[in-house]
Amino acid sequence: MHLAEQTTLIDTREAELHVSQLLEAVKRRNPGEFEFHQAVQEVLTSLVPVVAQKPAYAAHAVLERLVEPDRLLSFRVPWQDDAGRIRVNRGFRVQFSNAIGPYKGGLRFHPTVNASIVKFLGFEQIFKNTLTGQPIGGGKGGADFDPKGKSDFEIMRFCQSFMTELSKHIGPDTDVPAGDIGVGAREIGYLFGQYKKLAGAYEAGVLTGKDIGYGGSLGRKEATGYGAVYFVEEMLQHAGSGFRGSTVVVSGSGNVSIYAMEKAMQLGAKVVACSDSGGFVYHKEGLVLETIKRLKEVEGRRIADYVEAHPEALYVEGCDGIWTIPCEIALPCATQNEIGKTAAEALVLGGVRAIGEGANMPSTLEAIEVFQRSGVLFAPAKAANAGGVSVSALEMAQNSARLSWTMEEVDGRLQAIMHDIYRSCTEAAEAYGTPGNLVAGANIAGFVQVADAMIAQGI
Ligand SMILES: NC(=O)c1ccc[n+]([C@@H]2O[C@H](COP(=O)([O-])OP(=O)(O)OC[C@H]3O[C@@H](n4cnc5c(N)ncnc54)[C@H](O)[C@@H]3O)[C@@H](O)[C@H]2O)c1
Repeated sequence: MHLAEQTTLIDTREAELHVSQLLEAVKRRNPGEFEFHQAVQEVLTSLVPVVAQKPAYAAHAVLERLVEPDRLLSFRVPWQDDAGRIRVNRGFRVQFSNAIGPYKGGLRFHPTVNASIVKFLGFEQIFKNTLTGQPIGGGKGGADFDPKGKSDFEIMRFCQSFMTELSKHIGPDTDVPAGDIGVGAREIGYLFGQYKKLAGAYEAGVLTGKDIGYGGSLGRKEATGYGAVYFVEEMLQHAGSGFRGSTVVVSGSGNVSIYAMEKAMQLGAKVVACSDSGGFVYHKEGLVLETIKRLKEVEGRRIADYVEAHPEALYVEGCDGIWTIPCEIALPCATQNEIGKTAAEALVLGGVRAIGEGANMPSTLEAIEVFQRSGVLFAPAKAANAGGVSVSALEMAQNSARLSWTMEEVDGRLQAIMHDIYRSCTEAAEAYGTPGNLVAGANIAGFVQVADAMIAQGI
């Protein structure tokens, strides 16, 4: 019998056992990589009904193959600071799965970057990218480099050294990196400049998140934040409400956060708080976005300085307190595991109705449980923040066709993609017996297409 045609149904208990044994093996084989374990646990747990109903996946060891990246690259990044001192950082690229297209995923420059962080991000990226309906596989990368306090020239020299090694492993049809925490249009520019020099060719599609003047897409900067709000709006509309008239709390004040705030405000919400790694600001009458954009996008200052322009607002040191502010919608847009059990309980106590994850894995497994138990609508990162990579794929399409779409065109496509992602998640959740559970829906919808492609392509 053809393996793909295997039809003997697996009992749910057998599927649970299969998944829990695999999870134990993942923990054993990747010791100390807690973020990676957490991401795998969330996905595998929700795939139990799929494994039970589609025995071919177990027969083809699809799960066992998916939790092992195609390759994990780790490399030395030496560079010289402005004082002439030689510094050394560690760079990473994980190429997780190219079952449905070239590896695709951002680069993160932050001192906490290690193998566990890039692997959790790369693993999640496989399913997120599939959900977008675009032909892109999953990857992620970065370095334990801290861009804070570095000069433009230091950033440039670091990016050049990083790309000198990375360039050997990427290409428009192989692996296409983009930005993430600490990597914006400036870094992408330096990375692209070095890649171009080494490749001896103008391959615009090798990186996304480029500036508009040399191959970037209109709407890419806004895409993750706008997309997250489009997704949450759709989720709320199905429950009979929306952003209009709601009080919203958003963490972070970086790329995702700023454009999530902008779209939420455009839809008629009042955003009362945002943060950075030092603390948060609370402005009861509603934050003034122009001030945040000026501080963060133009002057590179701390969010604490917001109160200089708006003395009626309050600045509080430390990030956790932001979740105690009463709100109807919370959009965590800063970093992983920023909402634990206590913060989730505080949000529920403060009357939260919906959570939209702009950041990757911002809620711990315990926090998600609190939200689900309390009937809070929950939009998981894989689905809610897929707008960024969707427009990255649109950037690749424009690059290969050598044309540029208007902002209206890109935004229209983004809205349609987020709508389709919402539909696939709800349909998958329903089909596998967990109606309304978008965590399960996103994992299942993302998984099935990749799994089928893997089976079709052989081992
Ligand atoms: N940029 C994208 O297109 C994109 C796409 C999908 C997901 N994401 C995810 O969104 C999140 C934010 O990415 P970004 O691109 O906006 O990065 P960014 O560097 O532009 O902004 C990150 C923000 O978070 C703040 N921050 C960091 N640690 C914090 C903490 N512990 N508490 C509060 N604030 C903290 C920083 O000060 C900064 O304001 C990350 O999880 C990233 O993986 C980004």
